[in-house]
Amino acid sequence: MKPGARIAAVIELYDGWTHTRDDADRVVSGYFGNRRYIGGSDRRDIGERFYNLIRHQARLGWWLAECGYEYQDGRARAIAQLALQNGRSVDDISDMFNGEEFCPDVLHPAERHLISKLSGQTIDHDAQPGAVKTELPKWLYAELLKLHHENLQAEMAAYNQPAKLDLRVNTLRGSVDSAIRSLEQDGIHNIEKTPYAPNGLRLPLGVNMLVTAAYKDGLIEIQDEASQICVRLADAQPGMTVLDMCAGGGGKTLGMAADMRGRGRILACDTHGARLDSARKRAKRAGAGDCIQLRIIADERDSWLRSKSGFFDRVLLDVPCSGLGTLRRNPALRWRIGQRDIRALSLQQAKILKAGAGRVTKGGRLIYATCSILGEENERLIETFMRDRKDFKPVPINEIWPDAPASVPVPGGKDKPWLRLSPNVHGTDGFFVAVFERTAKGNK
Ligand SMILES: C[S@@+](CC[C@H](N)C(=O)[O-])C[C@H]1O[C@@H](n2cnc3c(N)ncnc32)[C@H](O)[C@@H]1O
Repeated sequence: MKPGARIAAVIELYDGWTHTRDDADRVVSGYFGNRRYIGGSDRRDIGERFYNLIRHQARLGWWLAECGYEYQDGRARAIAQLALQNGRSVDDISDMFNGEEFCPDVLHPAERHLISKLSGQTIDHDAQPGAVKTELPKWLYAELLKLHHENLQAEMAAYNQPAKLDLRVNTLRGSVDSAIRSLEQDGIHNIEKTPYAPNGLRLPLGVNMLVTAAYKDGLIEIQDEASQICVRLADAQPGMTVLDMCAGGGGKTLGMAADMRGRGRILACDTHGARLDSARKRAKRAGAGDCIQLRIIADERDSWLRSKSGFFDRVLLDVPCSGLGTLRRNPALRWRIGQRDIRALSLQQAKILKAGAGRVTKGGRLIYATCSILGEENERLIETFMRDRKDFKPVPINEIWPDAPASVPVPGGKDKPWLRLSPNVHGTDGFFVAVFERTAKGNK
């Protein structure tokens, strides 16, 4: 594709995304799905530019307003991005905006004027307000500022970088070294071991794992290191009876099955049947099918769940959440989620926490986890739980795993019995885990 045609595709994608409530990923896959003729390198470049428009949404908008430019559509933003980020001149940009077939229309005088105002500038500017600098909507900026204070900019800068690809080696199928050898045989190099998760590998961006022998043979699973750490903290052991109450596609179920060496029983539930179908296929590929039982539940008040009161050695609650910890992969999320959504989620999380707690046996453990970075979905819920449930005691993270990474420092988070991970401090997705042990039977 000509460079101009790629930019036209980026503009079309961006405008398509802003006019729907759809996920950015879905917009991209729909776009390329209808245009199979677009080749791999064109797709990569278009996708990268589109996601960068989203990653730089606030700062590009600020620059357009600053230049008194009234349009904030995909075309204006693509022009601003070319000038500010790629250092392109008016002549470079008019070579792409040439009105030829598949390319954007010729630049009009106001656009030429905009480019000349932007030339020599960078996307960052001291005068930008904090919410713009950190690429956050105002409400979210205010929430996160309360948590991170002067560290917020560094935290968000890390969230605004694309993530590398993390893999978990499935020890039911082989070792970390055998996985590395297999990936290398498939032409994948520059494989790093993850710093914290013992069976984790980290790969450069843009590798297609799905075609590798290691993936097809169930030797590796795609899983961010934060989720692998969560599984490590669940500390599921051979012979245990485990409830994975929000199992979804089974990412953590499979990790626990490997830790249990396939011995014992994991009941993996979810309200979403299609996700459990995918968990079933993954469990088969991973050789973990025998110890995993899948079950669709109506919700956390499901009668089958209720009948399992005080039954499990481990109850993992990887609850539905805002997902804001995954901003590196889903940069658009911050513009699509609002305070009302967070309130509804935290009510649901509290209900799931209560229901899950009732399923833990005396001496067993409850693991609460989210890939959210908000206090409302994490610390605030856990503090209420600790106040209300004297039949549970928090388990310090280092007691379970002496080599566990230190929590990202948040005010009041010091010496608290939970782990907060972040891309800035740990190089993982943003993640929260708290672990409790049941000390008394109770009847809740
Ligand atoms: C964060 S995702 C789980 C991801 C999964 N544990 C993994 O590692 O791949 C949360 C899951 O909770 C499920 N869910 C939503 N409401 C639920 C409820 N009331 N009880 C159980 N699961 C629920 C959602 O369908 C979703 O699959």
